[in-house]
Amino acid sequence: MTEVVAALIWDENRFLACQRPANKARGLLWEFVGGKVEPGETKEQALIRECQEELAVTVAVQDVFMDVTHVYPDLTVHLTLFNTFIAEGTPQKIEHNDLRWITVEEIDEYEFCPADEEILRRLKEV
Ligand SMILES: Nc1nc2c([nH]c(=O)n2[C@H]2C[C@H](O)[C@@H](COP(=O)(O)OP(=O)(O)OP(=O)(O)O)O2)c(=O)[nH]1
Ligand SMILES: [Mg+2]
Repeated sequence: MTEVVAALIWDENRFLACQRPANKARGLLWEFVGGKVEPGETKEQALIRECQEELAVTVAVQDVFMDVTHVYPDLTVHLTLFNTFIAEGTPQKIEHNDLRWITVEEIDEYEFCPADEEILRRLKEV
C-alpha cells in the first residue's frame, strides 16, 4: 500500500485541479496536487514538500477532507486529501501539464484519476 497525500486548495468557490504530466503514471488525468509520503515524513510534512516541489507554494495544512483506497494494476494507493490554504506563493506549472481553478459544477468536464471519484462525488454534495 502506497501512502499518497494530496491538497484540496480553495480560492473562494474554486479549487485547484492539476493535470498530471504525460510521462507519469495516470498521465494527463487530473488530480489534487500531492504525491507519495517518503520514509520518516509525516503526511503533513510530505504535503508541504510536494506543494513546494510541484507548485512552488507553501500550504497551511488543515484537517482531512476525506481518505480513499484504490487498487490500480501497478499499485494500491491510500490517498489522504487535506483541506489546505496557500500561505505563500502563487501556483506555478513546474511539473504539471496544466493547472485550473475550477468550480464543483465544472468537475464533470475533467477526467480525474479513478481514485478521486468518490472524493469528487462528495465535493459535489457540499
Ligand atoms: N497526487 C495525487 N496522486 C493521485 C491522485 N489520485 C490518484 O489516483 N493518485 C495516484 C497517482 C499516482 O499513481 C499516485 C501519486 O503519485 P505521484 O506521481 O503524484 O507521486 P510523486 O509526486 O511522489 O511522484 P514520484 O516521485 O512518484 O514520481 O497516486 C490525486 O488526486 N493526487
Ligand atoms: Mg505528485
